[in-house]
Formats: sequence, C-alpha cells, structure tokens
Amino acid sequence: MEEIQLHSFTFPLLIIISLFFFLSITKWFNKLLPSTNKKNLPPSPRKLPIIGNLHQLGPLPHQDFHFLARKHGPVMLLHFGSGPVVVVSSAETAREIMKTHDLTFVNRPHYSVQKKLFYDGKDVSFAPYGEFWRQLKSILVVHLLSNKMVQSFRSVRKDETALFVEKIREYSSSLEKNVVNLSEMFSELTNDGICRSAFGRKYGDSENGGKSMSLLAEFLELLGIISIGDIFPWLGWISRVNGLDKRVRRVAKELDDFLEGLIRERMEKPEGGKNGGNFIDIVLEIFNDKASGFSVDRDSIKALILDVYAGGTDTTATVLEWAMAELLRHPRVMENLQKEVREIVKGKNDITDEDLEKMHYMKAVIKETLRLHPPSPLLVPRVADKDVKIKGYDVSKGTIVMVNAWAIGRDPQSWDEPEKFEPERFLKNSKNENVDFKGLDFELIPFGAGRRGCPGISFAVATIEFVLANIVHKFNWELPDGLHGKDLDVSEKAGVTIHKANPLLAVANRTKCLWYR
Ligand code: HEM
Repeated sequence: MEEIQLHSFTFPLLIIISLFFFLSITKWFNKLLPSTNKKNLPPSPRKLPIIGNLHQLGPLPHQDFHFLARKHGPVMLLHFGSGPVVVVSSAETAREIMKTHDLTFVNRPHYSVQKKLFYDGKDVSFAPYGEFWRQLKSILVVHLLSNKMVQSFRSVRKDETALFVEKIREYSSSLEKNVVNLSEMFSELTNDGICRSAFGRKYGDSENGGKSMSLLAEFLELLGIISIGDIFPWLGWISRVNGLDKRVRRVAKELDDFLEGLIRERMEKPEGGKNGGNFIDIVLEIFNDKASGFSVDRDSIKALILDVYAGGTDTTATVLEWAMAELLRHPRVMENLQKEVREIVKGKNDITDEDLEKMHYMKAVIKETLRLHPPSPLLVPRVADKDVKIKGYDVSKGTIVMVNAWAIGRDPQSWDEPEKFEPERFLKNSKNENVDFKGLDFELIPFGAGRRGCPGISFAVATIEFVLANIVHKFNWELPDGLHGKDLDVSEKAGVTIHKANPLLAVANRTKCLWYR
C-alpha cells in the first residue's frame, strides 16, 4: 500500500521535472539554431486570452485597423479568437498579396452565413479557385460585364436616369422644403438598373415588388454578418439560440423561391437568348445547351444571379452617395464639375458616351471619391493557401488576409495631404495623373486586383458617370436648412458596404437648360 502511494506521487513529479528540463533544453537549443528555423511573425497588437484582438475592434473595423497600423506597421497580425488574421495597409504590401503572391491568396475564407446564402459557395465570389470558378466568371464577364455588353445596356441607363431626374424634379417642386433623400434614391436607381440589365425587368414597382425588395435588402444585410461559430467553433450553438441560423435558413428559402419564380418566368418567355436577350436568358441558354461545355447547374445559376445583385447594387449606390456628399461639402469642386459638364453638353438634352469620355474632371472626382470612400473598405477577404513570406514576415497557411483599401487611400506615403478631397491630384501634369482604379495601381484599389479582382468595374463606372453627369448638369444643388458644406456630417455607417451614417438630404434647384420641358 505504502509503495503504491509513494509510486503514485513520485511518478507525476518525475514527469513534471522531465518536462521542465525538456522545455528548458529546447528553449536553449532553439537559441542556437539558425534564425531561418524560427518564425518571423508580423507585429501584433497585444491580444487577450480566448478573444484575441476582438476587443480592439468596433463596428467600423477598417478605421480600427488603420489606427492600429499606425503603431504596428503595414503588415499586422491579429487574432479573431484563435484564428490568425493579417491586415495589410500600404500599396506595397497590397501588391505583394494581390500580385506577387496572387495565387497563394486566390481563395476566400468560408463563412457559414455567406456559404448558405450562395448555395454552398456555388457563385463566383465564394467558389474555390479552379475550373468551375473560371467558367462561371467567364460567363459573367462575357455575357454581362464586358465593355460590349455594358455599352448595350446604355438604353437601360438612359431610361432609369431619366426617371430618376424626373423624380427629383417632382420632389423638388412638390415637397414643402424641396428636400430629396439622395441616399434612398441612389439605392432604388442602382437596384432598378441591375434588375433590368440582368433580369430583364425591375421589381420595385411590380406586384409583390415591396416584398421582393425587402427580401433582397435582408439578403444584403445578412451578407455583412459573421456568425460567432465561425470565430469560436465551440460557440456555434449561439447562432441556433439567438435565431441567426433560423433567419438565414428562412431568407435562403425565400430567395430560392424568388429565384425559381424568376427562372420559370424567363423560361416561359425567353427573349432570344444570345440574340439580344438579357443576362438571365443567356445563362439559361448556356445551362440548357449541353454542347456549350459549361457544367453549371441550376443552383449555380441562382447563385450567379445573387452575385450580380449583391455586387452591383449597394456598391454603386454608395459611390454616388459619397460623391454627392463630397461635392456638397466642396462647392468649388461642384462648380468646376458643373462647368465642365455644361460646357461639354452645351445646350443638348442627352449626354452621350462620347461626352462622358471628354469629362476628365468628372473622372477625377470619381477617383477621388473611391480613394476616400471605397465601398468595401477591407475589400473581400482572402485566405493563404500555403505558408508564405510577406514583406519578410511569415504568414502561415490558413491565415485570413484583409487588405485595408480605406487606409491605403489615406496613406501619406502614397498621397499628398491625403485627408483633403482634391480631384485635381488626378488631372494632367499632376503627381497622380496616371493612377487608376483598375487593379494595376495598388495605392487605389477599391475594386481589388488580380485573379479575384472585381469583374464589374466597367458596369459600375458607366452607371456612376452617367448618373453623376446628368444630375449636376440638370440641377444646382445645396444642403437643406441653410447648412454649409463644411457642416455636413460625413461619419460612416457599419455594414457590408459603407454608407453615410445619416442619409444624404439635399435641395435640387432646376437649371434653365434645354432639357427641361
Ligand atoms: C462601385 C462598384 C463596385 C465595387 C467598389 C466593387 C468592389 C469589389 C471588390 C473589392 C471585390 C473583391 C476583389 C478582390 O478580392 O480583389 C469585388 C469582387 C466582385 N465583384 Fe465587385 N464591385 C463593384 C461593382 C460590381 C458589379 C457592378 C458587379 C456585377 C454586376 C460586381 C461583381 C463582383 C463579383 C462577381 C466579384 C467576385 C470576383 C471573384 O471572386 O472572382 N461588382 N468587387
């Protein structure tokens, strides 16, 4: 009995002593090893047990990351729970992620809400890199987003913008104080534009239109949510208790019914597929044509439609909202822009694509808006497929990488007086004259870059240019209640795309141009 007791006490003690000895030896031995065997991790803000760095983030993480990067540098390692997240905040480091190592960061992390809503990632945005993703992206680019297709949607842009202008005119003359809610109106406009170009019709004013619109709005809202179980797998049960799982399931089911209805409707009266139909007709034709070589199934078609909707509506509306907010804050810039647009359009009613091409100041205003207000400030996250070095730091396989386009647009290394809204910086003979947002200049990357870069740039820019040129041509704008530009609140609202915290309200005064009947 004695012996057993002695034995049961000394044995664990021996293990502890040997473990301690082993750890000390390893530590001492590690010091002797060449430094290449040790990980050179990026600098990190101090983290807490279990939650990691989550306590340092608020509802606008791009701003918190920007603040932290000032202290820790342009490559920073954080932890969401125990999961490593690298945030990069300079043009040089963004280039390393999206150009030098684009293939290593070509996939996206899988979050459960997005996975469920996009049919298990059967869309372009979340599909794993490979043949399926390539096929789907090429269908999207060739049949909806190529320059040729974007031009072909000119009549949709023209009709929808004319309706928009008419609505502003009606509001301005009927409302007591002439105030229009531009934020709300831009959202409706981009919604209708995408639905008409891609699905052949809009939903806002149809029967059941209100229901469809609120379903789509709820879908966009859910896309901005990361379930707690994605960060702390052991807390996955919380989404079952707090109703998130149930809500996602309901929205996914209602969306599926809506999309099935849409597909049935198009199948019953297709408008000619490749010979002039809309995007959904063309995709259905490819789907039905076994000889096309594409292996898309019905779920991918529905996921693709959701991609177009999610990618193309809110993002474009946000750019218009911020552009007008900045123009109202900077009357000098507004005046220059109106002068340019009115001189080019002269007394005509219609603004043509050729006119838009000549509007260099307007293009500079749009670039400056995208520099300070990228709609998705952290782009869409990527994940490291293997161990890799970024700016000499070790980044391990599985690390999530976020590119802070918002911080890069404000980096004094790339921009003079970065906080100033100054479109002139992009004009001829200026320092940033050749900088563009197409994914080649890493100091301006609102659309991302590389293989996973946004395919919708031409589509979005065509809408933004046309709408902006029309509204500054046809109206003079001011803030309501005698507010001065400098008083306009420009704080941001949290969400998957970053809108103004408060809706943009403005007063439109008609100009005496020919357009006005
Ligand atoms: C101002 C408007 C827009 C902005 C700021 C924007 C921004 C972005 C960003 C930041 C990404 C991720 C890029 C990356 O990971 O490098 C992206 C991807 C994507 N965007 Fe856009 N986007 C806009 C308009 C559009 C439009 C109009 C469409 C389609 C109708 C669209 C469809 C997509 C798709 C499908 C992807 C996923 C690409 C992939 O993963 O391969 N976007 N967009």
